[in-house]
Amino acid sequence: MDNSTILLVVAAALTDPQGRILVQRRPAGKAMAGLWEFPGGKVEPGEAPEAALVRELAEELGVGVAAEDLTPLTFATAPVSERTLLLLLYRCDRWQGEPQPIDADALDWRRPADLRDLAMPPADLPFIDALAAFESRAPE
Ligand SMILES: Nc1nc2c([nH]c(=O)n2[C@@H]2O[C@H](COP(=O)(O)OP(=O)(O)OP(=O)(O)O)[C@@H](O)[C@H]2O)c(=O)[nH]1
Repeated sequence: MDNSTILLVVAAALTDPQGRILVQRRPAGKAMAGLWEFPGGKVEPGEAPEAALVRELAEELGVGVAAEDLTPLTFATAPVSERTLLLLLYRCDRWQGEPQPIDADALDWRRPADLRDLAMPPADLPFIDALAAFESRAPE
């Protein structure tokens, strides 16, 4: 299969014991600066998606995550220039270390419903509903 038209990006919904999810704000100088997103990034050639996300979470937040603690949650697609962005969202509720805004200019922890108040990339909007649905399924 020719995957050259697909830009594969992985992202994580780090979820704390209160059910709040970590989002980060893209800094000035990056595409979509000022928008809030889930930490993550592009999968490099030859890299498994979960390995890419483990790498990105270490680079962007300074946290250690085990690939087996990444649970696939949902995905989204969006057009980007001539290509299609394929964004895979994983849930993660176990990590080592305190997340730091290494790559972002701010971090915030929000309940899924409160993510609706943030400016996020258009591809992320369906993720808010998926996270809210997941939360309502979860036991208290
Ligand atoms: N990490 C992340 N990227 C997202 C999200 N939503 C979304 O549309 N994207 C897009 O997916 C792409 C990911 O690129 P990135 O710039 O974060 O990836 P990276 O860390 O590998 O980038 P770089 O090394 O080129 O700076 C960007 O076009 C970004 O706008 C999201 O929630 N999280």
